[in-house]
Amino acid sequence: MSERVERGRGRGDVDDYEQHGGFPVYRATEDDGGPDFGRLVEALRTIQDLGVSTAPPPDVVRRAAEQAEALVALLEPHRVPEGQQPGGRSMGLPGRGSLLMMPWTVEKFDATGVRSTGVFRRFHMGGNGAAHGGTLPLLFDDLFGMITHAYGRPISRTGYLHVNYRKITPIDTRLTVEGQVDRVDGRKTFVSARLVDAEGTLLADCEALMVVLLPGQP
Ligand SMILES: CCCCCCCCCCCC(=O)SCCNC(=O)CCNC(=O)[C@H](O)C(C)(C)COP(=O)(O)OP(=O)(O)OC[C@H]1O[C@@H](n2cnc3c(N)ncnc32)[C@H](O)[C@@H]1OP(=O)(O)O
Repeated sequence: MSERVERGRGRGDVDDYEQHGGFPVYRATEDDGGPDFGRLVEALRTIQDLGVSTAPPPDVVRRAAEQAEALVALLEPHRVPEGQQPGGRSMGLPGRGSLLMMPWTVEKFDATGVRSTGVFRRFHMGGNGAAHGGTLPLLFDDLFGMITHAYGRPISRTGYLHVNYRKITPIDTRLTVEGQVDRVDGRKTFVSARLVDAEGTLLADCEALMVVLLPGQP
């Protein structure tokens, strides 16, 4: 998958596909962070897990802080403007190599819908082994961005997003989320999705309105 997805282009009433409001033009890439970028992102995610699941003695905390500060100093001189960093644009990596997005793997991406699988990790936990309730809207919102993109709609922003929490969503358990465009009405794209476990049990479902941006709209 690279650059804009061709499938479904021009669907709905909005014909000017190249008009993406005031959004910068992003170019997705497979691996422009180089061969070790995926390793770095995975190690950083594991550090996030360990940061919320360990209770080290003070001398280990001090050494960990020193090593974390050394890593910050290593990376700090390499900041770039939005759209130039491999994080979030590396389509070949879980969560596109973003530390914010769920580190899930896209299995299906076309005009009929998008499906993704993965686990909520320890750092996504809310309490008692369940994913934090705020992480589900993030999962769905990012999926809806991909769904509207795969459908061929210009970049849109979420007008509303409604989550129904049907059952506890466990961490460290492989889950699947899948959704599609249900209806298009001018600038409005109505989308919905479902989160299920390996047995197909419905954990949560979601519906949302994505609104195509007007020229120059942020
Ligand atoms: C390769 C990887 C790709 C990956 C691609 C990833 C892409 C990034 C996707 C990120 C998605 C996000 O998280 S975006 C971040 C979260 N969302 C936001 O921050 C949006 C903040 N809100 C806004 O900017 C604005 O409210 C907009 C753009 C949503 C709409 O404002 P507007 O442009 O003035 O338009 P407006 O006239 O109000 O609305 C247009 C139509 O939508 C309806 N409408 C608007 N909001 C609502 C609402 N909450 N509930 C019902 N209906 C609504 C209006 O009634 C109207 O219908 P009618 O009268 O025409 O019938």
